[in-house]
Amino acid sequence: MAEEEYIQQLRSKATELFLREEWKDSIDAYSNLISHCTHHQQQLSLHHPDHLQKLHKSLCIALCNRAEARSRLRDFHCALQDCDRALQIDASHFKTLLCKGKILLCLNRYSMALECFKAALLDSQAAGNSETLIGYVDKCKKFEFLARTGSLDLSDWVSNGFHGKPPELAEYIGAVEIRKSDISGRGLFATKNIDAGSLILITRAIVMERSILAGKDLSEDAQLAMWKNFIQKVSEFARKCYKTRDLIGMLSIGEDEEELEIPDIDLFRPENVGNVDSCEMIDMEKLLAILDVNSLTEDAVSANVLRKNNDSYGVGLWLLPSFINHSCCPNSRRLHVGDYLIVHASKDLKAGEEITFAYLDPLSPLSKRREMSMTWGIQCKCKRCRFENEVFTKQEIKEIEIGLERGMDVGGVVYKLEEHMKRLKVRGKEKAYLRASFWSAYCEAYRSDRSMKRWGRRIPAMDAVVDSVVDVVGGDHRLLKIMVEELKKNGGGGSGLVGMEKALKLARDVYGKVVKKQAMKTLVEFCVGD
Ligand SMILES: C[S@@+](CC[C@H](N)C(=O)[O-])C[C@H]1O[C@@H](n2cnc3c(N)ncnc32)[C@H](O)[C@@H]1O
Repeated sequence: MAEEEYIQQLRSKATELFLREEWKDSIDAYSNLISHCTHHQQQLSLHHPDHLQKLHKSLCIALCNRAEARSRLRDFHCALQDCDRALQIDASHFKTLLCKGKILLCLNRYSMALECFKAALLDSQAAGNSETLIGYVDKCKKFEFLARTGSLDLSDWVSNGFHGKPPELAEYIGAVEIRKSDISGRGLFATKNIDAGSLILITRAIVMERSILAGKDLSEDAQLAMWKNFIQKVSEFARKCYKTRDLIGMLSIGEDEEELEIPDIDLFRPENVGNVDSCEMIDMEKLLAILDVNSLTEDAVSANVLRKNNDSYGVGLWLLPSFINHSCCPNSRRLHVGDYLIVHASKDLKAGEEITFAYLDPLSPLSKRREMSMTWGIQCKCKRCRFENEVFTKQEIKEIEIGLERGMDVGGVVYKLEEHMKRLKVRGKEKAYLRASFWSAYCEAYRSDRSMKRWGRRIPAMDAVVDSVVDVVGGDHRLLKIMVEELKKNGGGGSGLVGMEKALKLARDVYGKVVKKQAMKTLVEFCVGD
């Protein structure tokens, strides 16, 4: 009986810590209780069936509570093991089914989570919790559908002015695979034709860290603190979750990419449980290199952040998007919604085509792009960079760049560039490359009444330039912004309607087909006011 009293003491201590939400200490206390219960269970003979039953009940509750505490600390793997042990004792234990369902939901394993919630609904305790349980069942069904079909609709949230917390999303992997890339190492490729605006991926960050912006920029100290926390969180999560650790370990450190293994896309699906026997840790040096190469910040040029007050700034690690290479003629963009990253095609993609992002501003000249690519440790050799490399040695183009730097009249710069292109017989896509590179001059000229008065008749119309630049960089919010500003300047009217349709099509390339037409209009307003 002394043992039973001792077990009772352990139980009280563990419960107290659990109720105080001191997760780490409660895990230790429950571990102590569980090992005593297990040991005592072996000593109790069948002659004490009542005691044995009581002990089983205690063990089941202890395992369930330890699972809950572990899941609060994101140790999902061990938490699931606890749930399974508890369910072996009592297959219909209500609290354990609820806990397991919530963990599976966090791991985006929607169908398995649904099974748990459905089983919990059959228990007598469900009566007092039916609203919560039905909520979970509906959520699982909704997420399972989204993960299968990719039919994402953020219209309500957008139309309501992004009120409240961002909507929770499900993970989705579209028609893509990882293959050897001609750009560098591995890349993400379309396996089917994908229309501009269509969804490619929705992934939740492994870890995301945000910092509140005091002014427009983040101070160096705040940035440092944010990165420090971010690294610590990733390292902790990788230590706890073997699947995540294995997947992070497959990411590039930016060197010897040609030697890297090409992982199967299925490894990244939430249902994949990974290699349970994996015990290989990632050393800190490698982890830092991986984070350096693959972390993404919300303020990148090819990213849109959907939030009302942009008063914070975040950095995160998303696994599959880490296989997307850079191009100065990108064909995809990313949208940040909470901790989720939504990747969509910003141009029509053909089956077999590599999916690319712009790591750096594609609406900038070659010299700037080269400078920025140094920070990424890449040397871009895309068609556009190769062409511009040749043309920028030509004196006339050099003079334009210098003129622009020295504050020459922007309308004059555009006129000169267009004239040089005529003379040098630069046409089609190549003309569009240069227009994209000198976009800042075009944009400023179109916005300035003075410039347009002087040069308006001698430079190409804004519509034509925007069309050709879109052809190079895909949907870009700055192109959308100037297009809508022009529409507003000219008032509505007949051609205004055609213009608005065109702007909405471009908005789809910029934001993806994530909202209905009415909500897209809100997004367009949001872009113009930004
Ligand atoms: C986020 S990873 C992209 C996937 C990577 N290629 C892989 O095999 O895992 C970024 C790294 O890819 C390489 N990379 C991406 N875009 C590139 C480009 N346009 N030119 C050269 N290297 C590039 C660089 O090594 C960069 O550090």
